Amino acid sequence: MEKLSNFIDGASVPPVDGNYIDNYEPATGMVYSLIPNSNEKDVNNAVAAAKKAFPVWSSLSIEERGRCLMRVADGIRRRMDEFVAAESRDNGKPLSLAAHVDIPRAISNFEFFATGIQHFASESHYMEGVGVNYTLRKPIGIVGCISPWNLPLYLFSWKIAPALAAGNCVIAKPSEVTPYTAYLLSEIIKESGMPDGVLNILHGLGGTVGDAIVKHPQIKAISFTGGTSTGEYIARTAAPMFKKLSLELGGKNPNIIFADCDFDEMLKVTLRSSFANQGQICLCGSRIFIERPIYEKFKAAFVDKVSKMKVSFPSDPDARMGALVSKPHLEKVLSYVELAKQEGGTVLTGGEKETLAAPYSNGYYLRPTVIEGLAYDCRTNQEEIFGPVVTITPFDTEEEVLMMANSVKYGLSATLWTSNLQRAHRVADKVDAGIVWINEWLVRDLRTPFGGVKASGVGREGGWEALRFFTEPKNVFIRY
Ligand SMILES: NC(=O)C1=CN([C@@H]2O[C@H](COP(=O)(O)OP(=O)(O)OC[C@H]3O[C@@H](n4cnc5c(N)ncnc54)[C@H](O)[C@@H]3O)[C@@H](O)[C@H]2O)C=CC1
Ligand SMILES: O=C(O)/C=C/C=C(\O)C(=O)O
Repeated sequence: MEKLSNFIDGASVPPVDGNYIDNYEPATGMVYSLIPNSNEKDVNNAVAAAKKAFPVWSSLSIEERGRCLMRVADGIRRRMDEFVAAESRDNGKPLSLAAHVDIPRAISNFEFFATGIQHFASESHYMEGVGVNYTLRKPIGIVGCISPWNLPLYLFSWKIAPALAAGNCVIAKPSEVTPYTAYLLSEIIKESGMPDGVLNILHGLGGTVGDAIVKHPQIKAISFTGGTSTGEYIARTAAPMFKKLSLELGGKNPNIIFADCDFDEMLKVTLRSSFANQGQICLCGSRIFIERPIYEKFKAAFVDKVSKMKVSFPSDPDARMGALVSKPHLEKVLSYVELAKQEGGTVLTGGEKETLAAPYSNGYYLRPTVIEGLAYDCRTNQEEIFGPVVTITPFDTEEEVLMMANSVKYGLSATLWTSNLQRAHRVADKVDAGIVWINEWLVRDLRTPFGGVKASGVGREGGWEALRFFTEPKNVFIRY
């Protein structure tokens, strides 16, 4: 069986202690490769390599660093089909999604920050008759990037590209559930001519190698995307060490539909915002609130379309949904369907596993699920499920829907559907969210601040926000 390697100091290396863990293919439920079960010894080696590389990488010009990242983007593009197949196999997502979303976005992340760094300017503040302050923005040194399994290379590159562009050396850990495209990336990095030790990729469990990255005293900043409880743990561990932290955590996002919306467009996009990537995107709108005059119309049309969505193996070109990422995750999502029933909800469609023919009969497939009849404050409507499960709830007034939308501990994104411009602005202003889409969902502009409020995270990614996070400002004053 194939054994993946770590990538340290420009070389593919086995884990120091020689231990491996299984990597499952969600479409079949079979183990198909082994990944290093790395620990703090591997982290120490990676940090030593990064320390050696930092003076080299940070003293390159921004043009040279940018060219290197462009070569990484080109390298992924040249092996597009291989990356697409690997992402789909590792995660269970439809091949078409990996081909149209995940891998193109990973390429864009490298290209965006390769060029973005050339336009990144620092501030100066003039004091009339006194002098001037100017701010240097220096790379931090060695930083840690820890990413989740739902959008594997997309989110891995979303962190490492700005960290590298800003001149840092990186210790990066992809999710142990979806390690493969980060492993392929190490081959591209080698070919790109990036100096050895600048980017080090370690595989393994969050509680061991992830924890060792968070605790390592020479890793000065941590950029993390994943579950809120993991984020909480990382914050508790890293804060007393005065590390810079960027935490992009969970969501329980409201999708608020007013009666005056463009119904057909809303319905089409709501299918996507509910079930794209099997509902495993932190931005999915899992709580759908519908203004009462169109509640029954929406319910009939939505349930009809959802019940016809094809759940199939990832390489089926007609698959609208693939497999969930893992057996424990499938079980977690199913347990929420049971909870919803206990809480008085009615499953309108879905709620059960989809069993496919061999060789996919042990894959982790779940029918897209729509539930109604739940109180806005029950656990099903308050906790992140992170799967293809949405609830629908009617509302009568703007105040009522805002109260329900803002009742959760999360505040990542919100989607609003209305043709009333004033209302759109008013609700966007009042909803607890770091990102609001009006009459759309998941339109991404990589320059914009990305992140959430409340338990959805700390800090923002994207554009200048990411470059500010990955640099340390130093203000210098000169007297006239
Ligand atoms: N972007 C998001 O909003 C995501 C949310 N989730 C939520 O979190 C739940 C749990 O999913 P998991 O895969 O367990 O997410 P997780 O938060 O455990 O994993 C995310 C990353 O953090 C690492 N990690 C885990 N524990 C760590 C630790 N103590 N120190 C350092 N790194 C650590 C993991 O290895 C992985 O690379 C999901 O069911 C979902 O609700 C999961 C993934 C992404
Ligand atoms: O940057 C994006 O476009 C999407 C990010 C999504 C996540 O961070 C997530 O699902 O965890």
